[in-house]
Formats: sequence, C-alpha cells, structure tokens
Amino acid sequence: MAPISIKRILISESVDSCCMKILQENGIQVIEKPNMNKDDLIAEIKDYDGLVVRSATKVTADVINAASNLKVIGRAGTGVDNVDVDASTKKGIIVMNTPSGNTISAAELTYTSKLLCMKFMGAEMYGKILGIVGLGRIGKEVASRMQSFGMKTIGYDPITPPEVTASWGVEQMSLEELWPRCDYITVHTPLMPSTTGLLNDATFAKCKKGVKVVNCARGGIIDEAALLRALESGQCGGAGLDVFVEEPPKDRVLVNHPNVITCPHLGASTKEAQARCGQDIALQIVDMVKGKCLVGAVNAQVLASTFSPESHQWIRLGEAIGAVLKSCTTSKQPFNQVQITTQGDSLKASSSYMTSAVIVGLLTDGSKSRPNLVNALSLAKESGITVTRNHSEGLTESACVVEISVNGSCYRATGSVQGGVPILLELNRSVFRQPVSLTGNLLFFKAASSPLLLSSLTGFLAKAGVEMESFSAPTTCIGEPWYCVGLASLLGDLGALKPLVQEAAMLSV
Ligand SMILES: NC(=O)c1ccc[n+]([C@@H]2O[C@H](COP(=O)([O-])OP(=O)(O)OC[C@H]3O[C@@H](n4cnc5c(N)ncnc54)[C@H](O)[C@@H]3O)[C@@H](O)[C@H]2O)c1
Ligand SMILES: O=C(O)[C@H](O)COP(=O)(O)O
Repeated sequence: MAPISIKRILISESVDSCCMKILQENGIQVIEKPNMNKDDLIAEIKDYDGLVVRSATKVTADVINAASNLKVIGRAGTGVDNVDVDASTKKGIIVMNTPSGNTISAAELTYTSKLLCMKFMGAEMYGKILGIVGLGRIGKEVASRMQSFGMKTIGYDPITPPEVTASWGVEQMSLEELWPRCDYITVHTPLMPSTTGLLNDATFAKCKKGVKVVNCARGGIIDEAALLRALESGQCGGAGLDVFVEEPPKDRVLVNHPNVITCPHLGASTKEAQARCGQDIALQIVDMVKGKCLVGAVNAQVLASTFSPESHQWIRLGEAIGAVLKSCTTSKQPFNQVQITTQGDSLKASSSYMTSAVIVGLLTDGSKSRPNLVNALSLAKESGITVTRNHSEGLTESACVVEISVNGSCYRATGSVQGGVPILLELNRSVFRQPVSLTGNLLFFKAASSPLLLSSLTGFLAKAGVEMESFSAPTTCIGEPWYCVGLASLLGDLGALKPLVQEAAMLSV
C-alpha cells in the first residue's frame, strides 16, 4: 500500500488521553473538539486527514462529503453504526474500529444488569436458562460468567458455528426453539436490518411468561414499544437496558419503569476499556501511516494484502495499465466491461488489489471522485461498469492482463514488473520487442508499419522541440501495430500527429 499521509487528526469525543499522546509522538497533529453539533463538525472536518470518534459523533454522509481530505475514520470502540460506512467507502475513506478493547467491560455490565434484574423477582440464577442471541466476543464472555452462577446457556448465531460455541458451553438452536426455553435473554448482535426488533410483540409472545431481557448491545434490537407492552402485561418480568434507539432517550417511559434497570450507554465506560480502545485506535492509525499493516478496518479489506514492497510495484503497474487503456480509448464511447486476469504464482493472492488498482487507473480523470483502492469497485459499480477478475493457474511468469469492452470492441494490455519497474508487454495484440517502461511521459500510437515511420516521427518531435527518450515497436501484432514513444515532455498538440498515425494517446505515469 502506498503510504497514507495523515498530518492532522480531529478527536471529536472523550477518548483516553493515551490516544492523543501516541498520535503526537508519531508526528501527527491532534486537535480535540468534543461536543460539536453536526454543523460544527461539517465546517471543521475539511481541515483534517483523520477523525477519531466514539459512538456519540454521527459521521453521516453529509459529514463525509464535506471532508475533502479525510482518509481514515477511527472508531475507538466496537459499533460503527454511527458511521456511514458505505459513504466512507465511496469517498475512499478507511473506517477502522477497536472491537476487542471494551469486550470485558460490556460483558461485565451485562451480567450486572442480569443480577439487578433478578432482584425484581427475588429469584436465584442457579439452574435458570439464559438465551444469548449473538455469540461473538461479548456473547462468549457473558456465557462463561453466567455459567459460573450455575446458569445453563443456550444461544443463536447465524455465523459462529455450533461446535465452536459448544466448546464454550453454549448449545446453539434456532430462535424458534430458543424463545420458549429461556428464563433470561441477552442480545449481543450489531444493529442491522436482520437484528432490528429481534424481540418484538410476536417473539415476546413465544417466550416464557415473566422472561427477563437485557440489551447492552444496541438500542432497537429489542423493540422498545413491544418491550413496554410486554412489561405492562407481565409477559416480560424485567429488563436491563444500557442502550436506546434515541440516546439519551427523550421518552422516559422505559427509564422510569419500575421493572427496568437502565444505564446511559455505559458498557464501555471503564478506565480499562477506554485505555485499551484509545491505545488500539492510535496504534492502528500509526501502523497504517507507517505502511506496516492495516488492523481493524471494517471496509477497505483490499488493502490488507498491500503492505509488502513488491505489492507497491504491482499496484503501480495496475494503475498504469488502467491509465494506458483509458487514454487509448478516449476517442471512443465509455467502456462498460473490464476483465482483469492475473497469472503466475506470486500474484495468486493479489488479484483483488490488482483489480482495484486497474480500476483506479481507468477511472482517474482529475474529477472530484478521486478513485483509490478503497473506493474503486464501488465507483465502477456506480458507473455501470461490470468488473470480473480471475487468476490463471499453471503459468510461471507473473503478469496482469486487462481487457476492456467498449460497445463490443475489445482493448487489451498486458504488463508485468521487471527489476522493480512496471512494464507493458503488449497493447491491443501488439507485443513489444522492448517492453515499455511505464514511467514518465508516454505517447502511444497506432500506425501502418513503414520503414519511414521512425524518421518521420523523429523529425516531427524535433520540430515540436520534444526529445524522444525511447521507442518501442511491436515484434508481432494482430491488426495495425501499436507503438510507444517515451518523451522528455508532453506534446502540446497531439492533433498535429494526424498525418503520421491512425490513433494516438499521450499520458504521464
Ligand atoms: N453497551 C456498550 O457500551 C457496548 C460496548 C461494546 C459493544 N457493544 C455492542 O455489543 C454488540 C456485540 O459486540 P461484539 O463485540 O460481541 O460483536 P461481535 O461482532 O464479536 O459479535 C456479534 C455477533 O452477532 C452475530 N449476529 C449477527 N447477526 C445476527 C443475528 N441476526 N442473530 C444472532 N446473531 C447475529 C454475529 O455473527 C456475531 O457473532 C455490538 O452491537 C456492539 O456495538 C456495546
Ligand atoms: O460499540 C461500542 O464500542 C460501545 O457501544 C461503546 O460506545 P462508546 O465508546 O460510545 O461508549
């Protein structure tokens, strides 16, 4: 990955002071401005390369679109539901979190809430059945703690395999089987369409009468209106809530309910959790800036395999091939299909970033959208471009072949990296005798082969006052041959070449 330059970071919430310290020690200027409203944040954000938040800052599409320099949003905590990750990805901004920093604190608050719920009913926990919906980091920690009180733990998670949860003493089953068996239910999922209202009128009705519920995950996983109805009818015997749909909740009816214990979203508010999250997010940003590794990214997974020095040259190659093909088809209609094929064992695991790199080269046009490896595929999709990629097994030479289709016509280029330099081996079926070094100012042109071509071109360039640095002719070709000339500077008027060539394109890479 090319180093990401982060000079200024805004911390918009109360994040442990170690975060600022670590960032500053690594040469990053940090400004703390807590309690900004949305308009303040929109006005402020344009001056920063990075933003560090907890859950209170709403990083909406408006904020992201106002952020002309932003490259990273660091969430010092777990949930990224306060960040518009799709809008960030489209803008090419990396979003990262620190998902394990506050796990223990959230688990401790969860079992405290359960213990307090017990008091309403004056019952023991020993021998009771706890249903855990969401068996990730926190769900697991809650299970082991509640087992120590003698509770039987059952659960449901669509991703964590039953054999894994069985090893932590949690028997998995469908939600339909789970609801009627539980004395207590605790939810530990992210908030997303499939988990919104998981506990609702219909599912409360399937539960044991008097079931007690805990939500220390996200407001809305337990439908608040349904919870109130269940509490009123006695179907739900008590609730422990750390989170609400609206925070702080303006509607106080649940907060004031005699059978509800509430906290104002305190699950991560311990000294230990804050120190871990603050340190983790700062170190993750520093490692990314230093080009060491990318940890905690919730988008931009493509970057994870771009930290080796070799990958940098291949990324440069992909971007350059994309730029060459784009230049050589500018006179035609916009392309709508791109196929990227990598070959050679060394590129086996690289087709994902090579694909994004080629798209960056194809889409870069100096406009505001600024393609990068993070947003390339979503920008291509938005532009109606179908991208396919594959890897050819069995070929030893590493290379990247790109084909683009424009109204049924196909343009293609093949490149590789030799001696650390990206090179073009072939363009539109013209295989170059001397591979073209993809650096500097390049003039590509298609012309009928003629013994006079080189001298005419030399004369033309001399007249234009532009020095020729290299000349690559094809050794074999199908159709009219393509040539490439390295130039000391770009030509002022490409149109003047018309008498000599059929098609021409110029670019700097
Ligand atoms: N109250 C707080 O202060 C606090 C602190 C930390 C985390 N949290 C929240 O707690 C939640 C859990 O955090 P985590 O670190 O354990 O996350 P995690 O990603 O480790 O675990 C979430 C689990 O939910 C599962 N899941 C997804 N969809 C599901 C569905 N439809 N039904 C059942 N399970 C489903 C996932 O497979 C995953 O195993 C998150 O919402 C997080 O934001 C709250
Ligand atoms: O998802 C989380 O990490 C928790 O909800 C904690 O949020 P906070 O950092 O705003 O306390």
